[in-house]
Amino acid sequence: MLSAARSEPQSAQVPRARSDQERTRTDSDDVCAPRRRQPREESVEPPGEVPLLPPFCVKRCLDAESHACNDMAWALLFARLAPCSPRLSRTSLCFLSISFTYACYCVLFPAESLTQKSAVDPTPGRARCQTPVPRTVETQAVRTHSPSPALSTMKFGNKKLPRAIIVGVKKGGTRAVLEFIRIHPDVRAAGTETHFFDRNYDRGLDWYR
Ligand SMILES: Nc1ncnc2c1ncn2[C@@H]1O[C@H](COP(=O)(O)OS(=O)(=O)O)[C@@H](OP(=O)(O)O)[C@H]1O
Repeated sequence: MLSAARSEPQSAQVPRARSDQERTRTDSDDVCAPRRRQPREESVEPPGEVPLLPPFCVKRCLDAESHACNDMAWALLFARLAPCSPRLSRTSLCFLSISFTYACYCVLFPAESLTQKSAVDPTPGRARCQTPVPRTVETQAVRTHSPSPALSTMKFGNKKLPRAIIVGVKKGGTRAVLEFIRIHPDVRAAGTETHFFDRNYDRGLDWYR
C-alpha cells in the first residue's frame, strides 16, 4: 500500500513534466520569450509546480536571457551616454577654446610688457583712467605731447592773455561759436563774455588776464 501510494504521485508528476517538455518543444525557442515577458506568473507558481525543462532548453533559455541582459545593458549604457556625449563634447570644446585663447593671450601680451606700456603710454584715454593723478599733472602730460608748440607752453592755473578772440555783433551767434570751440580739450575759454574792448578796457591787462 505504501509503495503504491508513493508510486502514484510519481506517476502523476512524470506526465505533467512530459507535458511541460512537450509544450516547450512544440513552442521551440519562442517559449523563452513569453516566459520572460511574464515574470510575475513564474513567481506566483508554487515551488512544487516548477516545470522540468530539459537541459538543452534550459541552456538555450539561459543563453537567450544572458544575451537579452547584455543587450539591455548595452541599450541602457548607450541611452545614458548618447544624450550626454554632445554636452560633454561641447563643454570640452568650450574649455579647450578658452584655454587656448588664454594661452595665446598670455604669449602675445605678457604682463610685463603691458605694465611697461601703461607706464609709458601718454594717450589721454589712459591718462583719464589713472584716477589718482591730479588734474593739473594730467593736463601737463597731455600738453607736452600735443603737436602745437604754442599750446605746449601754456599751463592751466596761470592767468594768460587770450590767444583767440571771438568778435561778433549782438545776437550774431558768438556764444554758439564759443561753445563749439571750447569742446576741444586744449581750449580753455572764459566763463562769461569779458567785453574788455568795449566796456572794460580801462581796467588794464592785469584785469584782462
Ligand atoms: N547756428 C545758429 N543759427 C541760427 N541762430 C543761431 C545759431 N546759433 C545761435 N543762434 C541764435 O543766436 C542768438 C544768440 O546770439 P548770441 O550768442 O550772439 O547772443 S548774445 O548777443 O551773445 O547775447 C540766439 O537767438 P535768440 O534765441 O533769438 O536770442 C540763438 O538762437
